[in-house]
Amino acid sequence: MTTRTLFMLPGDGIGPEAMAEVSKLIAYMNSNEDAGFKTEEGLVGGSAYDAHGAAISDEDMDKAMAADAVLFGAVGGPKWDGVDYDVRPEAGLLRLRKDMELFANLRPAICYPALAAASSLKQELIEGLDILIVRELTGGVYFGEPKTITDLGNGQKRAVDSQVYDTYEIERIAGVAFELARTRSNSVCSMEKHNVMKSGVLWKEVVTATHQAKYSDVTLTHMLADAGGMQLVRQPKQFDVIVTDNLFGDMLSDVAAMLTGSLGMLPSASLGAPDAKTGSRKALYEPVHGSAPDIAGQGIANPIAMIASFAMCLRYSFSMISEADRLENAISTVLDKGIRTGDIMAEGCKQVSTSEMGDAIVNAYAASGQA
Ligand SMILES: NC(=O)C1=CN([C@@H]2O[C@H](COP(=O)(O)OP(=O)(O)OC[C@H]3O[C@@H](n4cnc5c(N)ncnc54)[C@H](O)[C@@H]3O)[C@@H](O)[C@H]2O)C=CC1
Ligand SMILES: CC(C)CC(=O)C(=O)O
Ligand SMILES: [Mg+2]
Repeated sequence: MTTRTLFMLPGDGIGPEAMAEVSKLIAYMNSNEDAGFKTEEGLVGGSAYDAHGAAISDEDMDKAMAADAVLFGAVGGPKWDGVDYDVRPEAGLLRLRKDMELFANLRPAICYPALAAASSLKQELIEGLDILIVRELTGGVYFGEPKTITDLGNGQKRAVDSQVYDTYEIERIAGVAFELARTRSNSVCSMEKHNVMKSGVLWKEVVTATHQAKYSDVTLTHMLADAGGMQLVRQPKQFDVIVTDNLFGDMLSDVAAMLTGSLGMLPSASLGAPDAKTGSRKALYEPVHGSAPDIAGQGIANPIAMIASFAMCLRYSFSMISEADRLENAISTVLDKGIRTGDIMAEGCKQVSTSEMGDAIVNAYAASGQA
């Protein structure tokens, strides 16, 4: 039997609550489908800081590097607001992304038919929505140096964050976006701000050159990122694949999440480059949402973003395509039955807890295997 190693980092707030629902699926697949998942759990974020004063330990970092895939919940919360910047909970996630070289973050925003009325936009604008945001994840202003706060000595301080991109970083993320577009509707919109940022000038230049050199069969358009945000809520279905930098991708994907009804619906996959010999790639799967301190500990969080992230793991790390399809269909089936967590609740539906939503999805997944 194949052994598939999964390193699980539930993190803080609603992270562990959502991850518990993925554990149920893993247990089901191991017992009933010989999936062979071998799991190990580690600490990240505030929980790691509390245990050993760092947002992730070197030991857990090594385990993440060695695993076939990492499943990540969420980090952060007001409890750690006062800790040093370098060891704040979010630093654990940034270290994982950087050290594992997870440069490509895929954030699909799909409107499930049953949720068309849950969006803050008019139903006709989002019905059938299926867009993919490809966010550059290891460069840009989250990592660029210098990154400082300096005391100017006159009662003023100066904060500096640096947006830095090299040609190769833009080339490789553009390549990922064009390749994925070929498997979808064959269209890429690149977003930056070349009107005010040098990094935007280079971004546009390199994306255009990559397109001309290798992907001229794909339709390429460019949009300033602020206008892109406006177009995402004006007419989201105009987009197929959006490729953008780390900061704009972070913001635009939260916007896209609300198109689908809730931040609790949006999964993501963070991928490294395929190994030249084996073709395997480092990967981490995480929901787009954070630790949601406002609802943590109440058993009401929506686990779908985390479960759908696991579906992406089945697809991208283990080529378990039929299982991934079945899991995504199971989510759809449960929503069609009117089962809802509070964030996506609608009239005539049944409101359930995090755990009940997880159970319903496991049951729908199991039923699809017996059909
Ligand atoms: N990947 C990660 O670990 C991320 C961590 N964060 C951290 O999370 C903490 C909270 O940040 P916020 O800005 O409040 O963003 P957030 O994404 O945690 O929450 C924003 C809003 O969405 C709701 N929400 C999020 N996920 C939900 C779910 N699964 N089900 C139902 N409702 C959900 C929350 O209740 C809240 O009202 C901060 O410390 C932040 O740095 C933020 C984003 C990503
Ligand atoms: C480091 C993260 C907390 C930044 C973020 O919001 C995200 O990646 O979605
Ligand atoms: Mg974010």
